[in-house]
Amino acid sequence: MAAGFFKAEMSMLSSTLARSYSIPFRKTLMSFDFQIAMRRNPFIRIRCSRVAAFSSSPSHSPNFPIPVFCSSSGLEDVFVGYLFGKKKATEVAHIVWEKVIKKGDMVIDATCGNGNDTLAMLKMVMDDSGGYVYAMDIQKDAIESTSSLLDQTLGSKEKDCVKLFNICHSKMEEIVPQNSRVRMVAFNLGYLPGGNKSIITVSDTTLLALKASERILMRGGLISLVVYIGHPGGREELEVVEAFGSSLPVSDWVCCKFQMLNRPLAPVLVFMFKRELK
Ligand SMILES: C[S@@+](CC[C@H](N)C(=O)[O-])C[C@H]1O[C@@H](n2cnc3c(N)ncnc32)[C@H](O)[C@@H]1O
Repeated sequence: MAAGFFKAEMSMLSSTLARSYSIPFRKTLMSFDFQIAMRRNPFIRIRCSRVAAFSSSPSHSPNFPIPVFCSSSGLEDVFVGYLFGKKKATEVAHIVWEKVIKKGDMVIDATCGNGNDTLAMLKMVMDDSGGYVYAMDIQKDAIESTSSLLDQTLGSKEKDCVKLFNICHSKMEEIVPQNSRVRMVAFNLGYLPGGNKSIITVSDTTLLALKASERILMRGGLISLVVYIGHPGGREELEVVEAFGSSLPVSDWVCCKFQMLNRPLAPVLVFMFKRELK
């Protein structure tokens, strides 16, 4: 099964996708690579490159390999939009977060930058009983930018639900209260858009931050990464992220990545989900 191409399943996927987007079955537009990292068994890989070439006959099966993507219209729309180049990696990340985060949760934005992700997370966690976002960035400018976005968008009570820290994400355990139940740690790696491009995330501290995330994440929680590979060091950072995800035991973690095949510099999405206890 490892590294096998699921041709039958992919033909179903292609026909489903093509119908949703009114694209002829034989003209699917994008190359796409979906991998689930397994500990011993290298990779189960579903590779979808001109998937419609496999088959043009629409069919459905109850054994469709990725049922979650077909069960909810929001997730399906964004995911399928991503496949056809209409949605960004960050939009996919946000909709996946929505599936994991519950009201009242505590989550961590490990790279708050201009605050867009922080704000998205806050909307997902906040209700009358609380909900907190611990957001951090190594740049003071980024903390100020996030703070200013929150000021423009939120009331003071809502803003109290965001804790901002000007620290390196490798030190996240120093700021999150002990025994917190952290539902998600999200990374949007690289440099601050519109800011100093020489201040970027680097492999060493990203790895330390991933290890810290692994320690503090609750079961049923998610480590989410958007990894940019177009700048120097970006590809090496992706390799570190992939090696970390591949090393997590399959009994406790589900780790996967989404990567465009024919856009080699497009951001790569990585999700590491910590399984609930059975
Ligand atoms: C792509 S931006 C984040 C974008 C942000 N999430 C948003 O919604 O606007 C990456 C951010 O990571 C920050 N960063 C770089 N190294 C870091 C580190 N070691 N710890 C925390 N943040 C870091 C950069 O300063 C930059 O603001």
